[in-house]
Amino acid sequence: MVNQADLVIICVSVGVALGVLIACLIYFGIRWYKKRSHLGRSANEPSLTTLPIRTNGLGTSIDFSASLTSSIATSRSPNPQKSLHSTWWNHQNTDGFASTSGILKYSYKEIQKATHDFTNTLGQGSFGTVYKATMPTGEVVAVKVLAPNSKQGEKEFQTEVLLLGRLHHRNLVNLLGYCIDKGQHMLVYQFMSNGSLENLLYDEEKKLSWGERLQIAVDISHGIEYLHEGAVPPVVHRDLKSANILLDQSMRAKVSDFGLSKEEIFDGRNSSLKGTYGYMDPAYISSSNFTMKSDIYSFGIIIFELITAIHPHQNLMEYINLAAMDYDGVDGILDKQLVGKCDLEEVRQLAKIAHKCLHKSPKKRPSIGEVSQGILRINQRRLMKEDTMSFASDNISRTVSQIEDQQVELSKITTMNHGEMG
Ligand SMILES: Nc1ncnc2c1ncn2[C@@H]1O[C@H](COP(=O)(O)OP(=O)(O)OP(=O)(O)O)[C@@H](O)[C@H]1O
Repeated sequence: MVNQADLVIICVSVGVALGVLIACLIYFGIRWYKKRSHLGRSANEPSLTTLPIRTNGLGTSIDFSASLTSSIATSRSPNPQKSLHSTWWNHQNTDGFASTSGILKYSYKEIQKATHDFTNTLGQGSFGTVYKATMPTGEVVAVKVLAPNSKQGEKEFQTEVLLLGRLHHRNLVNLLGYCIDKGQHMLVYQFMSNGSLENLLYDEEKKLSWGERLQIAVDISHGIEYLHEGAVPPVVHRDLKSANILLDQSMRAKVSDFGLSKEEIFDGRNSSLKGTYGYMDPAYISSSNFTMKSDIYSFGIIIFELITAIHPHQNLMEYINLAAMDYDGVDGILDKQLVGKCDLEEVRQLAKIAHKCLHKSPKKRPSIGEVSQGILRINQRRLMKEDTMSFASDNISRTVSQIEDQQVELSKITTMNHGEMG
């Protein structure tokens, strides 16, 4: 016979055993769930082929495995309506990875219509002709059509689409879309209504103020900084020049033409040089080794173009060397348009930074981060000075108008007194 005490013990033991069993089940259940969800997450986490890109400080990761061909394949929808504006962003490829470049794919017909049958030409580059286009949404864009006879066209096109798809910054001319149709390859970019820095600097009718030039230098430095220090892996431009700096409607500068593999230049000694004479790093010419510091050299030349408005093809380097002899040597080569309209101390400080960029030894040139900090400081001091001056002039004009008001009041009183007395 089981007595009551034993029954209690048995019940308690069974209860404890059940409790332990349930606890174990819950514990292993949670572990199993966590493991499963971790595995699921790992499958969606960036793989080795995924390149994380830092965009304006916001971390985002881009699936580099979405190659040009696979992306095009995934953007082909069975629904023709959909495929007209299929984006890499919205589509999932067969492996279940969402591509994040957000570039639109256009048909030949769409581009043909938007460019009014390729009639509105903006210019001609080594890559092909650039047309102005208006999209059905009303957005104005620039369409670069790959020249069919270009030797490196296909390669440049593929390089640029792949590269630009993952590079976005407010100081880069962003790629909005592309077209591979009817044997044509085209790139659709943001439209830059104020054209190139080269045109602005060397067109007699256009005038760039010192403030605008400083801001342009800041903008360019930020664009390069993103390429060199923000993009992963880093991007070396290889052809920085004033023709590749474009300006939007608010005169903000953006770097263009990065990622293009240019035609090689033959200079009699070296048959594998890429870039543009006048901007090309001499260390690169002698070693064929192009580094980020070669971009810094080209940027140094662009800064001197901003200061002097002398084109590198017009012996700019000789003027720079002459100016380097004295601290205030740059005063003598300052653009005529700026004489008396800018603070010479700011010009000298900017020239000092540019001189460092042109150092013979690439290693001794500053990094783009250092350059951009330096230019930013000059610009900030200028803006602060401008603010103080406009505050002071506001105060002066307020005081003057107060005095004027008081004079009017006084004269009224005087007239009234005269009237009363008369
Ligand atoms: N996004 C754009 N918005 C407005 N105009 C543009 C745009 N892109 C290019 N252009 C204009 O089209 C012309 C050709 O540009 P492109 O970039 O093809 O060649 P480039 O930079 O002048 O020369 P190269 O290709 O030899 O470096 C330039 O005059 C430029 O001002």
